[in-house]
Order: sequence, then structure tokens, then C-alpha cells
Amino acid sequence: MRALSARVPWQTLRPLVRRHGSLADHRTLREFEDLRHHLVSEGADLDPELLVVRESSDGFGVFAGRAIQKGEVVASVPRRLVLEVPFAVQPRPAEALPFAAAAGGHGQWYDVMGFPAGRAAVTKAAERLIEEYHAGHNSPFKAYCAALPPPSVLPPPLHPLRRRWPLELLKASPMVERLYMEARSLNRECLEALAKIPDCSLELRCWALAAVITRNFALKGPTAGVSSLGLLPFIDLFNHQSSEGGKIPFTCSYQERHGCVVMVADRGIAKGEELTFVYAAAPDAALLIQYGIPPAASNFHNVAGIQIHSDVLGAEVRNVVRDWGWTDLTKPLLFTLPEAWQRGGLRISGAQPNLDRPHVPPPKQQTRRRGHRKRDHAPNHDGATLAVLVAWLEAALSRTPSRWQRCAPSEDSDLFAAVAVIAEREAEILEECLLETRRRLLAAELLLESFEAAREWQFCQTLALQREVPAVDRPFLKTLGYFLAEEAFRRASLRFLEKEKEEEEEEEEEE
Ligand SMILES: C[S@@+](CC[C@H](N)C(=O)[O-])C[C@H]1O[C@@H](n2cnc3c(N)ncnc32)[C@H](O)[C@@H]1O
Repeated sequence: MRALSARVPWQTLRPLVRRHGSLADHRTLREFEDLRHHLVSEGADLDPELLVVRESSDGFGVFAGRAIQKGEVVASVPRRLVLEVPFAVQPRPAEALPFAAAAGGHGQWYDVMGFPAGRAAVTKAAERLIEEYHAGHNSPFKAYCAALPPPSVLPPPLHPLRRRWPLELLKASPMVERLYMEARSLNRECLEALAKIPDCSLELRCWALAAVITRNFALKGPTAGVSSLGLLPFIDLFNHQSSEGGKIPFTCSYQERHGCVVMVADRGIAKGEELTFVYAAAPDAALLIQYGIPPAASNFHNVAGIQIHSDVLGAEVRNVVRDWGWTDLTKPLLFTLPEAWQRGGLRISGAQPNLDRPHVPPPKQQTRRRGHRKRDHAPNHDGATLAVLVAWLEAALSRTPSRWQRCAPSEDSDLFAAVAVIAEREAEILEECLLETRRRLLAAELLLESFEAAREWQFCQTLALQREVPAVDRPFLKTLGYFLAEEAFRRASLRFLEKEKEEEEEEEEEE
């Protein structure tokens, strides 16, 4: 894998993780202590050794003031202290439309904002928060509102609700572009719905909406088929921890127990360690756009976006992709290639089948006989398909974001740096995928050549042998056939490796 510095520009030399920008957060530990007192007096159980600490100049987090054992409940808040809004759960479609899912439509949105009932609940919760804020001392959520970040840091500095992102920045990553554009329009929808509240400034609407979007918890609703969205005082001070490969660095998870929402330690936590949980198993681009969280040191869920325009497809394939669900061919399709495939050695099972889809018959053209097991839509890995994939990946990689890297204005530098890191990681995924697809293309070409040669040779050998070998020994010929094919495969592999080595040497010489 290439060194990160090869493409990441100047901004990333500064520490990125947990940087929140330079806006002032005026909260003091006093507000958190008041909140703790209020909650405990109302029946919450909060470990007195949980410390709320300002862990950077702009953000707070919860830290262990003592060693905590695996399984311990560190915080328990009764449901009646939660600002809660129920919403109807949408039944999940039995089989998601392959393209719609891959296209990064709302299916790729990681939160309640992804569907109308969820957005209505978000708006309702923001409306409730504004009411409580206006009620001031008379509100049962007075202490909670005081402990929330002030409008100077909520929306968080890197959040799309904070300000419009420069267009050149979006060019860096198709994933960022798609998620940002979606977030903008969905956020606008909620802000417009909130505009009906009298005497409510845009700043207050943005504050309340950002509080709900970045701090909501999904809870089980009062009745079956209904879920609810809750703002959980104190528990919402826990920060997010990205997943790093097979390791489980996060410390806690939340559960619902006997009318309370509880935070439970998922592993032993040392004194002084931060208590975190996973907000969403989402790539950095989604975490940035939903929560304003800058990219982590590593995130197992990262993906690369690759945009395919329908004009690269032949007329026949265009008809096929329509059946797959890519109905508006004027809009580019966003495929996502997971990073996870890299860990399985050279297997690219996650990435390629996604890209192969235009070359595979859509489901409705596949007939299935009764009693037969459903077959996967096996990707067609012939040379022609692989060549198309190579072209697409090369085109995706040629979107080198050079212009925005050079002209990054200083007030946006944290944002530019965050997107630069995301774009860099996406380029790495694309490069690995391109490398592997090129290898496969070469192997497919060589294999085809050698199989043709082998078939001819096998045929001649078989004819020659048939004359000499008695009929009883015919199965022997079959075995010999396999042997010959295998031998041809072995030789093709050797030729492939030799060719690859030659190419590497040539590359080295060029360098
Ligand atoms: C639920 S709140 C967590 C408490 C918050 N830090 C505070 O000071 O109130 C979520 C917000 O905290 C910040 N945050 C959470 N996890 C983070 C992380 N790993 N890195 C940077 N910021 C994070 C983001 O601004 C996010 O929108």
C-alpha cells in the first residue's frame, strides 16, 4: 500500500483526530455536575467515578475515574427522563434493489434521516428541544439544555449544517459528494418544517436539528412496529470510536433494561480511559457528514465510491441495468467498494461483483425451477468484463483532486484536511482493486490462450491413445484429460508470474 503522504496535502500534517475546529465551547464542568445531580435525584444511576472531561479545546467526553469490569452498568437513565419521539418502523424490503443499494441512495444513509418517518421524528424531536429551550427554568430538560454544546459548536464545525461546503471540495470524493448532497437536502427539509415555530431563529433551528441528528439514540418503541428516537441526557456525552480491523477498541454499548436505558462496559476499562461506543458501523465519509467527526486513524468500514456514467455502457447493457433498478440513466451510479476485501488477501469478493452487475442478467431474467436452490448471481469474470472494470477503476482514479488541494482557504483547513484523508483512503481502496483486477485480466487472457492450446493438444493425444488403449481403459483417458488441462493451467500460471515479474522490473527501471 502506498504511503499516505504521497497524495495527502499539507493540511493532514496537523493532528486530525478529535480536532473540532477553533470555535469556543463555553460549557464548564459545572453544567455537567448540575445535570448529574438532577438526573440522580430523578432516579438515574450514574457511576460517581465517571468523569466528564474536556478532552480537546472544543469537545467533552466521559472518562473512567476507576477501573471498570466487563459487564458493569456504568450509567442507567429511566425512560421518563429521555426526550423521546416514537415513529413507525418501515418494513425492510425483502431484497434490496441491487443498484439502488449500490447507488448510494437513501439506502446508504446510516440513520433515521434516511426515510420519511425517521425525518418526521427528527423534526419532532428538534421541535420538542426548542420548546424545552424556550421554557427555560420551567422545563424538566433545563439541566440537559444547559449541558448541550452551545450554538457556537453545535452544529459541530465540520458538519454540513454549519456552512455550505465549497464545491471543489466535493470533487475530491464521490462518496463525500453524494452523502453531502443528500444530507443538505434532507436537512433543508427538516429546517423548513421547523420554520413554522414562531420566534425561532435559524441559528436555534440549526442548533436543535444538529443536536438531534448528532446525538439521537434508536430505542424500542412503546408498541410493536414502532420505534423511537431519544435524546439521552448524560449518556449522549459518550464519544464515538471507529472500528479498527478485528480489534474491538470501543468500550461500551447501550441497552434497554426494565424501563431504563443503560450503558454497559463491553470490556475491562482501565482508570483514565475514555468510555466510547460505536455510533454507526459507517465509513469515515458518512461519520463526517452525519456527526461532523473527522476521519479516524483507521476504520474497518471505509469504502471507496466509484461513479459510473451510463454512456460507457453498450445499448444492450443499458437495457439490462434498467431492469436492475438504475432507472434514471442520466444520473451517474455510485458503486461502493468496501475496504474489508483487502484483508482477505487478494480476494476481491466484495468489490468486483458490485461492479460486475451490468454484465450479469438481472433477477427477473433468471428462471428458477421449483425445488432448486436459489443461485447467486455469479459475477462474470471473463476477460471482457475485467477489461471494463479496469477502465472504470482507472477513470475513477484519474479524478485526482489537485485543484482543491492547492487552493484550500485557511478558514476551511480542517474540513479540507478531513476530506483529503477520506479521498486518500478511497484512492488506496481503488488502487488495490485496480491492481487485483489487472492481475485477473492478465490471468484470464493467459488462461484462455493456454486452455485453447491444451484442448487441441489433448484432442490429438486422445486420438493417438485411443488407437493403442483397449476399451476397458477408456476412463484412463478421462483422467489424462484432466491432467493435461491441469498441466496447461500450471504452465499458464508460471507464464503469468513471469510476465508480472517482468512488468515489475520494467516499472522499477522506469522509476
Ligand atoms: C453525542 S455527542 C458526544 C459528546 C460531545 N463530544 C460533547 O462535547 O457534547 C456527538 C458529537 O461529539 C463529537 N464526537 C463524537 N465522537 C467523536 C470523535 N471520535 N472524534 C471527534 N468528535 C467526536 C462530534 O461533534 C459529534 O457530533
